[in-house]
Amino acid sequence: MEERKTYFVDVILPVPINNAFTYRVPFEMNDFMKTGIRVVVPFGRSKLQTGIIVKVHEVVPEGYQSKYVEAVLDEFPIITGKQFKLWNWISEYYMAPLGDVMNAALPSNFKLGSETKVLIHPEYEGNSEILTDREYQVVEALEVQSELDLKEISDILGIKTIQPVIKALIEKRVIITQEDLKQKYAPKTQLFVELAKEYQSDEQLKALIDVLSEDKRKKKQLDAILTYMQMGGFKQGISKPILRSELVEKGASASSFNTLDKDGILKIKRMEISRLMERDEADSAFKELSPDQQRALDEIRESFVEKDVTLLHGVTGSGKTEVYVELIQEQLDKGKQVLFLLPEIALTTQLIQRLQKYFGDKIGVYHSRFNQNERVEIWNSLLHNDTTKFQIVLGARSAVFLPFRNLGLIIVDEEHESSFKQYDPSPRYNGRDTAIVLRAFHGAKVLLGSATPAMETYFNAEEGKYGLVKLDKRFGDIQMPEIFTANIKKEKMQKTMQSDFSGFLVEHMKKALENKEQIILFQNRRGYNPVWACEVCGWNPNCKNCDVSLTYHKNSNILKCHYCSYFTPPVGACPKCQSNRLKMIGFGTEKIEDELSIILPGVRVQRLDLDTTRQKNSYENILNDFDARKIDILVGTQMVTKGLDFDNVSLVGILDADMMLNRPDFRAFERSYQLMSQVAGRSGRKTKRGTVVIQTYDPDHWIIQHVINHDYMGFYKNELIERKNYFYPPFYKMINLTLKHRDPNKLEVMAMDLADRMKQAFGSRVLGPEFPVVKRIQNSYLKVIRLKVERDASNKKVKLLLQQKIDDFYSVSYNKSVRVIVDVDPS
Ligand SMILES: Nc1ncnc2c1ncn2[C@@H]1O[C@H](COP(=O)(O)OP(=O)(O)OP(=O)(O)O)[C@@H](O)[C@H]1O
Ligand SMILES: [Zn+2]
Repeated sequence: MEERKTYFVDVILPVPINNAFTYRVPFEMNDFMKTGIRVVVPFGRSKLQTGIIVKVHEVVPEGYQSKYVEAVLDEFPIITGKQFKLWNWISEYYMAPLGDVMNAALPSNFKLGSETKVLIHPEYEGNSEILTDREYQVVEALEVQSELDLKEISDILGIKTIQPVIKALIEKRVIITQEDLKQKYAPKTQLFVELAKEYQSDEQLKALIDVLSEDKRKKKQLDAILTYMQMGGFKQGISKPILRSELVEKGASASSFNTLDKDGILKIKRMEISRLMERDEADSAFKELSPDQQRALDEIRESFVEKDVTLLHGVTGSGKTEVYVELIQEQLDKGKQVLFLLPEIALTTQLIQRLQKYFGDKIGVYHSRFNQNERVEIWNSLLHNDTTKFQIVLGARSAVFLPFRNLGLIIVDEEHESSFKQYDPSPRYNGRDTAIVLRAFHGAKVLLGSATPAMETYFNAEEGKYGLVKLDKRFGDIQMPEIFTANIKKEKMQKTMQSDFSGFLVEHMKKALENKEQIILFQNRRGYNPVWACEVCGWNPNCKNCDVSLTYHKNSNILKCHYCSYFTPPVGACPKCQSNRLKMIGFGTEKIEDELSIILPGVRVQRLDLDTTRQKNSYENILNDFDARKIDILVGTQMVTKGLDFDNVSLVGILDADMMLNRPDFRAFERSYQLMSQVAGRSGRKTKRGTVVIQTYDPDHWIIQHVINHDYMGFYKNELIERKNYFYPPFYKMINLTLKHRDPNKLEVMAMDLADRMKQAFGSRVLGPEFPVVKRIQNSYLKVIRLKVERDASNKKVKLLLQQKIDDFYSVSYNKSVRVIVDVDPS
């Protein structure tokens, strides 16, 4: 008999440790070991973990007895070499453990661990013939106990390697992980009503109505049909599904639809809820590009001959999306894959629906909040290069982790958005910048799009590193909105303020409402009044866990911390001086909503902020209602600034520009310029020129002046000088180290120690330690050390050196209790 070899595998596990772990391969698994496949291994005390093999070898580990691989989950690799290269790059560049990267990269269904709990899938119909004996045993147990973790299942089956059973059950949609169930099983569909085929002509419909009108008992049904028609269900020979709930709202009886369905007159059908999509179903054909868009498209193609990355700097409403659409189609024709990155999936439904309209099933939407099965489906389809499906992936930053085979183009829309950067948990990577690295592995091209590009991006374009293409005009030659300032200081003196509204803004709101136009108001604060303060002694209520003031929420009548979950009822008197003169400073979205009902009685106001969009679909529903003109004024936080495209918005109000400008952050001016220009850009997009009112104490502020003049270049040039003078990006690269400890005194000592070590290596490029703006969060004190290095310094060297200093620091036992969070390229 042939001698059997002893193999070992190096496995990475989803734990925050940089090294791979070595396991011994049982002989019977020798033939199955490959890099890129998943194995189940023991980790820690009696725990099983799923890991990925990164190396198969025969080197016996020294100094310890390695444990055995317990089970093999895959026949073929689930990650590609290119993906692994990207993981390594992220791990090095962002100084994150490889296990963290793996954790971020894999859909959670790929990472069954000891904590995973499973349940019966809500759609499982009980067809047990598809089950093996072992699978059946699990299902039986779940019928009794409803929820099991992997250890329990292992006990029931009497075997250790249960993952393959679980995996098969998940794939057969018999069971579901608890995490999946929690997030994803809100119904995505609703009941719609549509005219049956036989009645879809004017004559037949008329005949039907005649028949129904003659029979008194059919009155309800007649009404239902008439309501359906009133709501545009049948127009010019074309029928269209209408939400049943809306028909009922309009007075049609719900039961009559069932009768009509039975009689074959109307059809009730369950469909995805997306009224926006249906809105222009009729024009799902590609739009013809304007000459300006065509020129931009040609220039982008030309630019791609020489440059791998090109910036499309197109003003708000210039029609960048249509240009993207052409570029995507071009790649599809070549059989290539396209990755379309968006800052936040949840906030970009409008854009997603537009693209889905064009590309239908070829688009997969990949997002951590989506159904895990769908994510795995997209993953596998890409992995196997199945071009009939998901040739285009729309996703937030985590979509860079997908197993692309044949990537031709990456589009990063709204590339300036800070939400492309992940902060928690590690890896703290930037999706845009990672996409540019991913590009290189595939020889693909990257198009960055924005009306207000990030400083770094524009700088790269100016330097010739990126190509640059501009769209200076709005589509349809609509002028950019006219922007005015409302001088709060003056109005306060003249007593023309109505609470938080300037007389100037109120006038404009009245005019817009008279014209039946809609309004968007932007205030970057939720809640009612951000701060309460005692007028006598200045006391204000703080969070007991964090170093911040509590925000008053009127609806729920509580004071709430926006950093942790702490809340408390409001106080009647100042606990410090017992005065009852507590006044409120500042204002949030909730208060604005309240005040509007007093200033403009009868006006229909809706808030769009974290508090009103917690529920599934509430964001979409609010936008749908606004689109259907059921809302006159939409009041929101920065959620209202992101890419919204409504025809009837003629006025945008920015309620407190100063708050944005005064933030203690080197990006405060950049962010202010971007936010104000973006929200201003929602006004007057389609038919006539829009208006914007910015309320401020400081109308002459240079940022506001550049916003008014739509002068991105002016802003950019000026800001660039500041950045250069103060050693900030794009001239310097930054790395922030945040130290966290419960004991402020120990923290002080430790932070000094780390800073000193860093100074030995980097000299005056090290700043701090200092307290951040919020110096205590959830009972931990924070200190920040900043490192600024010249942008041409070697990334690798800097990080190696820094890592070495951190390791040295941790080798001192006194320091072991502190957490050091490294944030490369903080946003
Ligand atoms: N070629 C075209 N034909 C018809 N309509 C167009 C065309 N190009 C753009 N539009 C319309 O103009 C509006 C603005 O386009 P789009 O939303 O793509 O602008 P944008 O550049 O992405 O703006 P923003 O940066 O503000 O999001 C949209 O309603 C779009 O449907
Ligand atoms: Zn708190």
